Amino acid sequence: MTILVTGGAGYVGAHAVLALLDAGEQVVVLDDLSTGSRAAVPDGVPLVVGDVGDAALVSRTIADHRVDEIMHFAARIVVPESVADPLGYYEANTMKTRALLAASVAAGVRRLVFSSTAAVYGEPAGSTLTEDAPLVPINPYGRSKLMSEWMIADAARAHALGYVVLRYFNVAGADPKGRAGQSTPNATHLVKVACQAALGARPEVAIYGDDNPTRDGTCLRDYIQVSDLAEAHLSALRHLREGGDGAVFNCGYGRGASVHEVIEAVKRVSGVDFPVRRAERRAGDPASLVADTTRIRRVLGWSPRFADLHTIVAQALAWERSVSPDADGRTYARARIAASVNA
Ligand SMILES: NC(=O)c1ccc[n+]([C@@H]2O[C@H](COP(=O)([O-])OP(=O)(O)OC[C@H]3O[C@@H](n4cnc5c(N)ncnc54)[C@H](O)[C@@H]3O)[C@@H](O)[C@H]2O)c1
Ligand SMILES: O=c1ccn([C@@H]2O[C@H](COP(=O)(O)OP(=O)(O)O[C@H]3O[C@H](CO)[C@H](O)[C@H](O)[C@H]3O)[C@@H](O)[C@H]2O)c(=O)[nH]1
Repeated sequence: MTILVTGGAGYVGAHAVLALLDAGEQVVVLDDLSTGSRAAVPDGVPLVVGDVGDAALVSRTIADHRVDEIMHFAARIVVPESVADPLGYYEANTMKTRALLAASVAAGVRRLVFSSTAAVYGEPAGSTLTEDAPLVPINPYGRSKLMSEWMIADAARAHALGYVVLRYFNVAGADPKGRAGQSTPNATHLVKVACQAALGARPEVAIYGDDNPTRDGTCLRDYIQVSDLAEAHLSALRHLREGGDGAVFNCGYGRGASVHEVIEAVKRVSGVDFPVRRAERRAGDPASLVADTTRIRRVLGWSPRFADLHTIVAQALAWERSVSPDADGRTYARARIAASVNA
């Protein structure tokens, strides 16, 4: 049995690949390297460089590697970019997921785990969100993912395809062994941006809006550590292998941190008081997104190991130090992923 990991050269996908290897699974990665990097794929793992929307390539990859399970991470993921380029997002996320599904169903793939997002909930009214909360995304990114969820559920009903949809809240942190982290070029994610500011790789952090209806006016997000999230994927696969029903699960910790609180955590952990400035609200940003995690804990038996903001920030900082140039412009040598995979 081989698991095809689309987007396995990206941030979350690379951590899932490590978790799968750690669990003794066989993996093949399909990635177009648009935001991912070849270096994120451990030595020994086959990397097919190409587009997940290329049905012929997907069919060939499934046949060549005897794939019968897929984890589908490949996507475009930046909310404001989706507001500026909605058709690009529907193509990248919705149409290409359809192409992947068609090739998978035709080849008899048995199980699919799909990366969805809290952005499908839109601008929620309540405090925490169960999976049954209304699905009213407020940006094209969320809509492109929600349509994919619907296609997957419909295709699963019509064909012998088991599926789990994981709705991630905000992913952050890095592999605790230092084997992987967030390397996306021009990353826009708050934890990474703040860590880069702490290390002098950015001059400042802009806070996008401090007049939201939250405890300090800045947006609340439920930050989930990336290896905990990778473990949720393994739990989802086990659930399907044991005959579990198709299902949707929130992935978060059930508590929100504000933008101010994240910045304070990065300052405290790094010991650097970097400049922070107030900026306009960002298009498509909901004020608060916090998960109710009852279902994933109950049905998948998932329990997190790194549910502490300071731990997450410390991991993100350690990773950032390992990939950022130092004050003299030199780049710290990063331990070879392959070496640590086998450590
Ligand atoms: N990072 C988060 O906070 C977050 C939150 C919710 C959901 N997600 C979802 O998680 C998944 C992974 O996100 P990430 O943070 O690792 O992003 P990422 O940009 O680091 O990874 C995406 C990977 O997919 C590849 N890719 C993109 N389009 C492709 C295509 N057409 N064909 C083949 N490969 C392609 C990229 O090269 C990259 O390696 C996405 O589906 C995203 O929507 C992420
Ligand atoms: O420099 C920055 C970066 C972010 N923020 C704020 O910090 C919060 C988190 O922003 P991120 O860019 O880190 O993440 P988003 O919440 O916009 O989106 C992320 O989480 C979503 C789910 O919650 C989606 O899935 C999406 O793919 C993923 O990028 C937002 O309120 C944003 O306005 C800032 O104030 N300054």
